[in-house]
Amino acid sequence: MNQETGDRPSSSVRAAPPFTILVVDDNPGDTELILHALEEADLKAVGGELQIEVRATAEGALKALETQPIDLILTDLVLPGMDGLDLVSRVQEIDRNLPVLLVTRLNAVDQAVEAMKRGAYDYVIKPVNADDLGMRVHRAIRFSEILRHNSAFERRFSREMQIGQLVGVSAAFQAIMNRVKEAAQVRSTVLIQGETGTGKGRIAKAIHEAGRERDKPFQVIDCATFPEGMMESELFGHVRGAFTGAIADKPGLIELAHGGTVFLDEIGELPPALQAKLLRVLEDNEVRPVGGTRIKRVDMRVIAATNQDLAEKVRAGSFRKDLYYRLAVITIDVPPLRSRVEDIPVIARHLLSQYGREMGRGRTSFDLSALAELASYAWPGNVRELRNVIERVLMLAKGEQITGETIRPLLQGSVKDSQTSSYCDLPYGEAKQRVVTEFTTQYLRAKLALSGGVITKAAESSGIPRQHFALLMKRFLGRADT
Ligand SMILES: Nc1ncnc2c1ncn2[C@@H]1O[C@H](COP(=O)(O)OP(=O)(O)OP(=O)(O)O)[C@@H](O)[C@H]1O
Repeated sequence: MNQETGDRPSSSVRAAPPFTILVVDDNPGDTELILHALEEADLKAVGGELQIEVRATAEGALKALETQPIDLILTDLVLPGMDGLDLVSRVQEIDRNLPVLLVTRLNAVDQAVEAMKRGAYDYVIKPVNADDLGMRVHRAIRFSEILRHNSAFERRFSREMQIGQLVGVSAAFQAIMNRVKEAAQVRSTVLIQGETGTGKGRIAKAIHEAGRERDKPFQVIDCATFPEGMMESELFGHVRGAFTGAIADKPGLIELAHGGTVFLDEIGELPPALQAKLLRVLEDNEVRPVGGTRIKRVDMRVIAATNQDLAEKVRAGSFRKDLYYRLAVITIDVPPLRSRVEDIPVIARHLLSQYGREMGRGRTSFDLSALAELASYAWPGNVRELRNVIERVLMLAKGEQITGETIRPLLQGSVKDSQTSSYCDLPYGEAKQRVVTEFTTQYLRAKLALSGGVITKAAESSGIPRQHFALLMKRFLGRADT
């Protein structure tokens, strides 16, 4: 018996457990009766070996759920600490396909019915009868199989998509995924364009990982961070004595990527002299280390990314036209998060579960107000900013449910500053117009995001006709009805 919680160690009825029933009861006499009834009941049809875990408290049961697979819960209603009713509600939040059966006395059937309203599957009357228990357990298992099958089916047909570490649901994200798959099939150069924090680096990695050269190196070169003097030697390598401090031959990052991928981040920052040298490398597949005479052959795919308008830089004469065309064989444009709002809840949930697990808070979730708050914000820093907010929220939030109120102060800074300064100088009519525009923009964003981008659903939940919603979208979000 576990002294702290009163929990008992697991009692294995048969070995090799593909099917586990968790019994939650703090009364040793009642527990014995249930275990006996389970042994007596003919449960062979559950599909193999049966294991029974026993916990004396609801809290102990929830812990067990975190650490091992459980297929069915059989719980008493009255427990020390959290009771059986609350356990049902918690289990529903964690896995609504996990069947819970209440064990109750005849005079507490009302409560068992209340538990069924909360999602419990069935109840068993004490003293437990083996045949009755066996029949109800069978029925619950069958039902849970149907539910699981159904949700696997739903998942397959849901619009949510994932590639590598990237998730999304919008048509724009679908288009990006298609481009990633196309680019992964070939070794052509790829140019990824988008605002900072939209996921360009992750997209580059996803292309590499989906390609045949996934086991070869993926070298990242950030063109914005190397001092100009060092950039050439970092890219192409140097020979001993090429400059002060060059005490030995050193291969460049391009050479180190041999066979794999070179990811040139912030390519718009590459100085003109190096643009010419990079072009030569791309055309001849050769590098000449700084100070060297020997040429080395390289075989790599180049993916470049920029948050600048490279075509505009070409027009302005600060980026070489020939290099631009050499890089832009396949182009991927990543729209900012504010123009694909339906991705916000999907990415937010994904990051919350990822960071939550890392911080031992895997059960934390957003309520509807939190998702609406996230979706109505404009995210100037895109997914990177969203990631930072979620990390901070996890540190601040006390309970397991994150509400809009917890999130709002983390977003307010930029919104509030711009509002106060901009309204004061305006005449009443213009100020009102601005508020209406801001409100409508945020409202439409939230509604679209919460409906997964399905306009009919968003319009319905807003109480306006679909056509009207589409018109507002066009006017305030600049988005066409897709
Ligand atoms: N669709 C997505 N799903 C999940 N996470 C995402 C998604 N898009 C971006 N991220 C996350 O956002 C963060 C920023 O992404 P990344 O560094 O790739 O952006 P970037 O566009 O390359 O930024 P920069 O222009 O500043 O280099 C990363 O933590 C990344 O994992």
